[in-house]
Amino acid sequence: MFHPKSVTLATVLALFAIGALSWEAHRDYRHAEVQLPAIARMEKTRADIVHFDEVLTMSARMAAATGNPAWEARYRRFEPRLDEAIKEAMRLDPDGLQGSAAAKTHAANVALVAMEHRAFEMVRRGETGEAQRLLSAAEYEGYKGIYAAGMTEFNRRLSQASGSMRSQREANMRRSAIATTARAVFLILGASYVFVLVRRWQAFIVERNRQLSDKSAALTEMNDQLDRKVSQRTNELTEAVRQHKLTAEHAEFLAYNDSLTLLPNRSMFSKLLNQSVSLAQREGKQLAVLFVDLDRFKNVNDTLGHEAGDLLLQEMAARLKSCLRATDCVARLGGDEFVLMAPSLNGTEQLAALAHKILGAVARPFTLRDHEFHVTASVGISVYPSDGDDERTLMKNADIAMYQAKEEGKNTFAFYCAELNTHTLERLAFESSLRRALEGQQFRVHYQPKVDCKTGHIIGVEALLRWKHPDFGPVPPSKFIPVAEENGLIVPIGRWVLETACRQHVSWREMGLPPLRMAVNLSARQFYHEALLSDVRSILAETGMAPAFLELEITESMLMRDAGKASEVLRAFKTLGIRLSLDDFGTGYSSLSNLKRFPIDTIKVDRSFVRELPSNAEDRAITDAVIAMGKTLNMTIVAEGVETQGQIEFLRDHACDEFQGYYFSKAVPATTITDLLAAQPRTNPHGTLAVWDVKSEFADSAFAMAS
Ligand SMILES: Nc1nc2c(ncn2[C@@H]2O[C@H](COP(=O)(O)O[C@H]3[C@@H](O)[C@H](n4cnc5c(=O)[nH]c(N)nc54)O[C@@H]3COP(=O)(O)O)[C@@H](O)[C@H]2O)c(=O)[nH]1
Repeated sequence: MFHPKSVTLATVLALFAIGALSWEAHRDYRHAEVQLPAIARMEKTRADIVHFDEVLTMSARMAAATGNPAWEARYRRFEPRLDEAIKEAMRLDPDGLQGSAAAKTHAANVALVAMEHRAFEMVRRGETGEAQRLLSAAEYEGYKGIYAAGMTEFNRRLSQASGSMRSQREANMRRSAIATTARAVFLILGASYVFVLVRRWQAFIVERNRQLSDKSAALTEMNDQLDRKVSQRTNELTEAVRQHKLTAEHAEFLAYNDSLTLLPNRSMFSKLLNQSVSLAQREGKQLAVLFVDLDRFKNVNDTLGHEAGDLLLQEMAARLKSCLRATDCVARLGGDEFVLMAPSLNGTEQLAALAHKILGAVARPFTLRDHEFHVTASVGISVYPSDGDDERTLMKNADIAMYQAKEEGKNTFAFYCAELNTHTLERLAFESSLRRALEGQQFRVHYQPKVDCKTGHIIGVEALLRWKHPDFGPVPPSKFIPVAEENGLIVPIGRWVLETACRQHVSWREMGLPPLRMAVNLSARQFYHEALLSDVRSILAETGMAPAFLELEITESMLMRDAGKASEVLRAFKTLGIRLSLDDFGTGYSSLSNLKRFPIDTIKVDRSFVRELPSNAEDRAITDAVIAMGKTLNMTIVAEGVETQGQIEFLRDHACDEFQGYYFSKAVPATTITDLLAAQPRTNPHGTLAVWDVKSEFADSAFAMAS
């Protein structure tokens, strides 16, 4: 309601007023205190005068009456006291003794004293009667009366003075009481105010301290945080510097060493070989280079995984090192290729002995995950100066010799000889152009239609890879697929085919064309590759291809290589909703029991059985049996390599489901399939062979295009 400052001001003013009042009243009280003895003295003086006067009068009269000198002595004792009392009274009221009344009183008193003195002399002379008469004479009484009247007046004045002084004192005392109360109020109020002030000051100090302590805590926390950040950052920087150093050291190490085996790498080996060639040149000595390639290492990698492959390589590196002398050197060039340099060996025999030692070391059993493996190597040897006088030539010729060793059946070694060169170089050139084909976009996928036996409609296609070499033109798959399979390139190539086929299928669907089954071939290497499933999954996800339209074609021989693993992979595909087709059926270990073991949807009768239909009785029987077997297991039967009307009729009569072959079309580019699908009647109510009806028109053109 009131502003705190107003309250404070009012309180201070009130305290000031009360203090002033209290101070004033206190002065009155002090004054009254001073008055009190004066009043007391006045009253005592009054009493003394009366009393001493009576004592003197009585002593004089008694002396006169008795003649006893004791009374005179008593008189003499009290006489000065009366004088003293009268002087005191005059001091207390000097005015009262001025004037004629005072003079008369004084004179009367002097006369009385004189008469009394005379009376004493008389007594001493024994004239007591004379003395009595003197003291009862009229003169004596007259003076007594004057003196008494004067004294009465004097008493009245003193009494008046003391009375007024007393009432003044009482007033002072009352004011003093007020002062005491005021002082009490002042003290209480003042104390309360001071208490309130002190409490407020305390609260202020506490609040200030709290804020300061909060600020201090916040500052401490900030300081701590800063300390922590600084220390963390310092650690990070120290770690970064350490890591940087390590990385730099590691990078330097990796620049010249192989990270897996820690052996020198290709560039380090080149340097060392260069130096050794120069030395051999100066000293007129020989120098051998041994190229070592593990046989079928890629199979280990693909079937057991890269981890196992890495362990194998590390073990092989250690074994190769153990074959060397102190002056020799071994390096890993990459993959499963190692190279050794032996400057200290002379002659073919010593080199052959080293090659044998290497082959023996590599061939020792290798145990991995409780399984024993046997790996072999092929070794190619070139010798300075006969097979080359520089590092590059020696390396190239050792490589060629190594290919020769492989050609000779692997697990062996071969010395370089110039005649080898042409053949091996061709093979190397072919391999390297195959490696470049994928990057160089030299591959295409063509599609061969599969036709429904009853309607003649195209109900599916098989994706077939085509390679057009920039210099040599089209290369048949039968030539490059086995090489790609051998060197492992089939894995990335096969992935590309699958992705291309899936994209094409989605594109046809987006054009509104009828859905086809898209068959894609898998090679053995691909099938057992650890990344196959994840590759298929991601390709389906990336392209948006519906798995139900994808059919993966595999061969019986592939399945029989590792039936357990194969069954696992096939079931995983089935879980994804992908169809599975068994290619080249009848050429391998075809049996009903095998067929039942695997979740196969389609079997393809190999074209070798179709070729001589219907004339060849054996092919007729086989084809009949294969179709019957497939039907028993509710599988779709596709006949491959259908080229003649006779084959069609035989197959249709034996309840084959689909045809694939040149009779209808070779594998053609996607655009041709687009045209064929667009021209194809959507329905065929009569169940006639619609495609044959138009066969001559489109099949010829398709054939022409494919050719
Ligand atoms: N792993 C992969 N293998 C593939 C891929 N692309 C092809 N191949 C395999 O290469 C082999 C040769 O194939 P290709 O030269 O394409 O021959 C196919 C057809 O053109 C041929 N064919 C079809 N109809 C007839 C016919 O009426 N007569 C006749 N003489 N030949 C015909 O058959 C091959 C298809 O055979 P198949 O795969 O067994 O169905 C071949 O083994 C291909 O599999 C690929 O991308 N990956």
